[in-house]
Amino acid sequence: MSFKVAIVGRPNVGKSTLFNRLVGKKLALVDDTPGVTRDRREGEARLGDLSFTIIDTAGLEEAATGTLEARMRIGTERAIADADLCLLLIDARAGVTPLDKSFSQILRKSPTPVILAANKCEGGAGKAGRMEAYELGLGAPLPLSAEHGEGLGDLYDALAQFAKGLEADDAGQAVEDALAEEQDADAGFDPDAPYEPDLEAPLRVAIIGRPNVGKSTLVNQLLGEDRMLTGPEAGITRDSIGIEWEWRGRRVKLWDTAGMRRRARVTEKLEKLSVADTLRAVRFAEVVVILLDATQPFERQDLHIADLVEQEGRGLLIVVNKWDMVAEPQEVLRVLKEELERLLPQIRGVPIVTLSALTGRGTDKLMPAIERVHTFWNARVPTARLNRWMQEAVSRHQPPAAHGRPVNLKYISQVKSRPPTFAVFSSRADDVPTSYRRYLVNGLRETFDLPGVPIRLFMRKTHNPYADRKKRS
Ligand SMILES: Nc1nc2c(ncn2[C@@H]2O[C@H](COP(=O)(O)OP(=O)(O)OP(=O)(O)O)[C@@H](O)[C@H]2O)c(=O)[nH]1
Ligand SMILES: Nc1nc2c(ncn2[C@@H]2O[C@H](COP(=O)(O)OP(=O)(O)OP(=O)(O)O)[C@@H](O)[C@H]2O)c(=O)[nH]1
Repeated sequence: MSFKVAIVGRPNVGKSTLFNRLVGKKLALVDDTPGVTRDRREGEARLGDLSFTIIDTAGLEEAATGTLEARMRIGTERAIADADLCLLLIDARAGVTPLDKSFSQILRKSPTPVILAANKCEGGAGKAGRMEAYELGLGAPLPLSAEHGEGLGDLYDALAQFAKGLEADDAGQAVEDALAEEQDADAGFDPDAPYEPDLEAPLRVAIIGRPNVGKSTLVNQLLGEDRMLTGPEAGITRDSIGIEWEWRGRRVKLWDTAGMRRRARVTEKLEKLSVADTLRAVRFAEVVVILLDATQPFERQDLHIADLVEQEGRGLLIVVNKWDMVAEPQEVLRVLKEELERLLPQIRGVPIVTLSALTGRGTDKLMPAIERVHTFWNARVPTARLNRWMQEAVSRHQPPAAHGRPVNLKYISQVKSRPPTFAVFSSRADDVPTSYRRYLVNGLRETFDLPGVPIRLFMRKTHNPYADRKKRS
C-alpha cells in the first residue's frame, strides 16, 4: 500500500538531502545556499520494505511576492492537502527558530499526521536543538542525519506504524464495502425465487487459525507455489486486503490474515492476530475457514473464532491441516466431530475437510467445500415448503402452553438469506420459549440441509382478529 509523505520545513534544514537519500537518486538539487530547491519534487521512495511517494517542498524563498511566512504557509498548506503524512524537519544544530514554530503551528492545526525530525544529528550532535524541539508540541523529535544516513531505522519504525494504521483503515473500508454489497444482494429477496450465484461478485473467504497451523502453506498450495514465488501473474491480483483469483470461472477473494500479521509484526512483534483484525476478517468474509493443526487439540482460541463467525452470521468450514502427520485418521476425525458437536451446538454439522497443505493431498476438496457452504449461506427455502414443514414440526411437538392457553404458530417465511433468516408469525410470539425456537432451528437445519451456517429465527407478532372483534363488541 502506498502513501504520500511531504517533507516540510524552513529553508536549509536538509529537506532535499533527505529526499535524495530516500529516493536514492539525485533528483533534487542540493546546495548550501538557502532556497536552492526551486520546485517541489516528487519521487518514489523506499525505506526497508516500505515504499511511498515523497514530496520535497523546498524553494520557498524563490517566490517573488509576499512575506516568507505567507509563502511558506501557502506552500505548506498545499503539501498538507496533498500528503497523507507530513515530515517536519528542523535543523538540530541551529535549534528551533521562529520559522520552525510557524511551521509547527500550521501543522498542528491540520488533520494530517506529522512526524517531527531533527536533522543534522550525526554523531550525537545537535542535542540541545533536539531538546528544544519538544517545545513545538509535535511529540518527541526523531534524531536524523540525512547526509550521513543516520536515524533511518527510527524513521522506518515511525513510517511503518503509520502505514499499518492506513492499512487498518483500508481494511475497515473493504469490510464496509463488502457489507454494503451484501445488502444490495439482499435487496429484493424472494424466498420463492431460486438462488443463483452472482458470478460477477467475488466469493469472499478468510482463512483464520492459530500461528503455525499452516495458513501460508495452504494459501501457497491453493494458488500454486510457483506462481507465488514468481510474483503475481495474470489471474492473480494482490492488494492490501487480500488475494484475488479465479476458480472454475468464479472470482474468489481471500482475506490475507497472514499478511496482516506479517505487517503487524514489523512494528509490534505480534505473535497472533489481534481481536480487531480477526473480527474484520470475519465480517469481510462470506465463508470463514478455521484452520486447525491435526497434531494440536482444538483450543479456546479456535472456539472463540467460531463464536465470532456465528455472531456475525457467516458461513463456517473447519479445515484440519497436517493430515499427513496423523497415524489414525478415523479416530482423530471421530474425536474432533464429537468435540465440535459438543462445543459448537449453535452451528451444528459444520463440514470438516482434512488435508495436507504441505503435500497438497486433499487440497482439491477445499474450494468445492467452501463453495458449498456459500450456497447454504445463500439458501432460499420456498414459503410453501417451509409451512408444510412447520405444520409437521408442530404436530410432532407443540409449543408449550403459556398462561394456560395454547400458543399457535400461524406461518413461517424466510425473510433473508446470508445467513438464512426466518420469521415465524404468531399472535403470541412473546410466549414462545427459546428452547422451542431452538427446536425449530434444528429442524430447519436438518430438513433443508443447512450445515455450517448460522440460522436466524425471529418470532413476529400477528394481529389477532378475534381479540379485536371481542373488544369492539
Ligand atoms: N551536517 C549536516 N548537514 C546536512 C545534513 N543534511 C543536509 N545538510 C546540509 O544542509 C544544507 C541544506 O540542505 P538541503 O537539503 O539543500 O536543504 P533544504 O531544506 O532542501 O533547503 P532549501 O532547498 O533551501 O529549502 C546542505 O549544505 C546540506 O549538505 C545533515 O544530516 N548533517
Ligand atoms: N507436516 C505438515 N507440515 C505442515 C503442513 N502445512 C504446513 N506445515 C508446516 O507447518 C509450519 C507452519 O506453516 P505456515 O504455513 O508458516 O503456518 P502459518 O499458519 O502461516 O504460520 P504463522 O505465519 O506463524 O501464523 C511450517 O513448518 C510448514 O512447513 C502440512 O500439511 N503437513
